[in-house]
Amino acid sequence: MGTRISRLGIRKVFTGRGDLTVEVEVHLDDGWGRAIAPAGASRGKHEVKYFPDEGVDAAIDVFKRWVEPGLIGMDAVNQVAVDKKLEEIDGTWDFSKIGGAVAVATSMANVVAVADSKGLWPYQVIGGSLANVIPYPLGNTIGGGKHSRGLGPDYQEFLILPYGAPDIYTAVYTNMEVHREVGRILAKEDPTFAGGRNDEGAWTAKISTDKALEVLSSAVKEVSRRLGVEIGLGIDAASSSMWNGKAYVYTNEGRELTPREHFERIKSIIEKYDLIYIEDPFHEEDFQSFAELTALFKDRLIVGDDLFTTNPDRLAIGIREKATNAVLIKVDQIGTVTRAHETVRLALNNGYRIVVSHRSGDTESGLLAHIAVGFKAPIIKTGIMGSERVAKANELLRIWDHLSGVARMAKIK
Ligand SMILES: O=C(O)[C@@H](CO)OP(=O)(O)O
Ligand SMILES: [Mg+2]
Repeated sequence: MGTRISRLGIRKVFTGRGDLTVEVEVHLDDGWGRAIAPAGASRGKHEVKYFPDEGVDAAIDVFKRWVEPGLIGMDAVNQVAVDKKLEEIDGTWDFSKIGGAVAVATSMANVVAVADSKGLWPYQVIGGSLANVIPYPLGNTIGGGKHSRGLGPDYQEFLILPYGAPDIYTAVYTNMEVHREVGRILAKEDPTFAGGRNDEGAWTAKISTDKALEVLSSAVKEVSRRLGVEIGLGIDAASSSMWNGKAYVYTNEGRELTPREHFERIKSIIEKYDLIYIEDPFHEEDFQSFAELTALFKDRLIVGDDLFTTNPDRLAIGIREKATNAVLIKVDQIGTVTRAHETVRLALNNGYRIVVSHRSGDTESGLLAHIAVGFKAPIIKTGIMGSERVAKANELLRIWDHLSGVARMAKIK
């Protein structure tokens, strides 16, 4: 059988931020694949555990002792069976024995191996032979919060979505032009700006949230006029990182806001800057405030990241409480492609949009583009500049070409 798992391999490698992570190889009788686990900085409380308590060496040890012998002989084509086997070998819900990094790298490498063996591309293995919708890239232009080590604005990401671009090349190019324009404006307006970029390649500057949004709005206006592409604005507030248990700490502004004041602040920013994308506006246990905001802004994307951590049980609560209308999908948050797919299915069955996302500590891999196309996500969150980010954008361009004339852009509005 060509797709029988014959051998596995694992090694320590690094993310673009220098975090230690693992790369797994899955070898079949006639093909192979490899994948690297990315690493987050603003990690949600409900994510699976990245490494076992004893660290990366313990993860490698457990892999050799249990995962490798457990998977050898299985048919890689049955992704669900492979992923269930990983759960069974681990025996805990959060992969605390083998580590989420080992689980996700193995699960994704299995997809790549099957693609290799069958002469397909990974997006076809995940999404089937009818997958032809290309997601819009959601790009990070200015960074703050944890990603800028507390030195930038208080919200973590100031984002753009070129939803009017007719094709993926124009969409990616538009994001790059806005990023460049933001850099030009910052250099002109802020004497302390030295061209610094953060973990995700977004500009870092000692500016307030409002200033960041003003700069971004002017850059978007200019590029939109020049290229004739409609571009939406967004934020990832990553509010759990600001929450101290009682109040939201705005370090840059040197003050704390009560939950009500923070709510009003988010609301006024959405209105003032006409944001179409709002991720994690509240901390990860506050389903109530999410629901209140979603009811107010039905036509915007209100997105749960730390709130759901790609976990179908958390998403089920969100659906019951009408907490958001979209969910961020990070396969590494939940550990396997199968589990992430369960969350995707639940979301789509309940009219939620999905956004497939990278991590702040990401790698040279373009696999995320395949996952986004395979899951039929209308949006992929990948950053804009820096080779870890461009790797995903370039892979989207390749997939567009691979679909030779039948690719189409997702529908956003
Ligand atoms: O909060 C986020 O959405 C992500 C990616 O942008 O950040 P991190 O990987 O640090 O959790
Ligand atoms: Mg987030």
